[in-house]
Amino acid sequence: MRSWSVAKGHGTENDFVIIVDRHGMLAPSDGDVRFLCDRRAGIGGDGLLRAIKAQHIPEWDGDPDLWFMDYRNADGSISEMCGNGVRVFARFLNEEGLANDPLIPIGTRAGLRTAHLERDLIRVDMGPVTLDEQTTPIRLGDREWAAIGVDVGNPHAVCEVDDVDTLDLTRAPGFSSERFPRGVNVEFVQRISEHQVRMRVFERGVGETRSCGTGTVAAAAAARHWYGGDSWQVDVLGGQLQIELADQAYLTGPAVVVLRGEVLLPDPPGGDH
Ligand SMILES: N[C@@H](CCC[C@H](N)C(=O)O)C(=O)O
Repeated sequence: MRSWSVAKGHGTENDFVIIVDRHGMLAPSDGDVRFLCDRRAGIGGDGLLRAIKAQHIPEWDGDPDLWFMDYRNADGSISEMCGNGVRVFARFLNEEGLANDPLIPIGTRAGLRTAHLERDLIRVDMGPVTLDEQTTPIRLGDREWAAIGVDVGNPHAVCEVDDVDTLDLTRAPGFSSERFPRGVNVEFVQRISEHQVRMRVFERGVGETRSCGTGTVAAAAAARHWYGGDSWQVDVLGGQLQIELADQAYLTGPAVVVLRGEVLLPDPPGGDH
């Protein structure tokens, strides 16, 4: 058995297990991630946030002293970026005394992100957003939409729908693997007032989640394309997020840490322990 210090937090009920691995010694396997994120056998979460010093990430070419958010989906797969995760990560670093300034620069596989702590809310510079107007089919059962592809550092396909409540997201939406060879997060967006939409999401590597920060940015970019407007409130199952689209995207929302403790990880199969 291995004993690791862990925390758990969430941002609009998109929840994460958090570990600190300053020197990159823990190297969680896909099985470790699946165990930690398992809601029955483990702790439970939509993903794992590993806090590691950026100098231990070979592909990082920025400031080596930054904290790097090594993000893994609940199935163990890597993602470039997580918008709710990065706020929870910033909250955790601040509460642990690992970052003391209200402006926290964070390395991610999508590039540098800066979290601004504003009391209960955290605002994050989400970097550039690229929208591909060439539509792509998304299928769910016998329904099909012409979705817009949006890159927020990670890939998204955004569908415009009449009523998000009618969707059955217990199964994965079908998408073009040619267009999205690394998989895709799929957002379903319903406009409810001039600058407000509702959104449900099926996340790559997880399934339906109660919120997706990068997904809300993708939804806002699609809403600007369809209806005009740079500022959007996106209502998700787990709360509300505010998006501003300017030179880059800004995501504002809550983030809380709800648990700190120790977890006993099962030994990996077949090795010397
Ligand atoms: N929930 C996240 C996104 C997490 C990664 C995503 N599932 C992917 O594989 O790209 C968010 O808040 O952005």
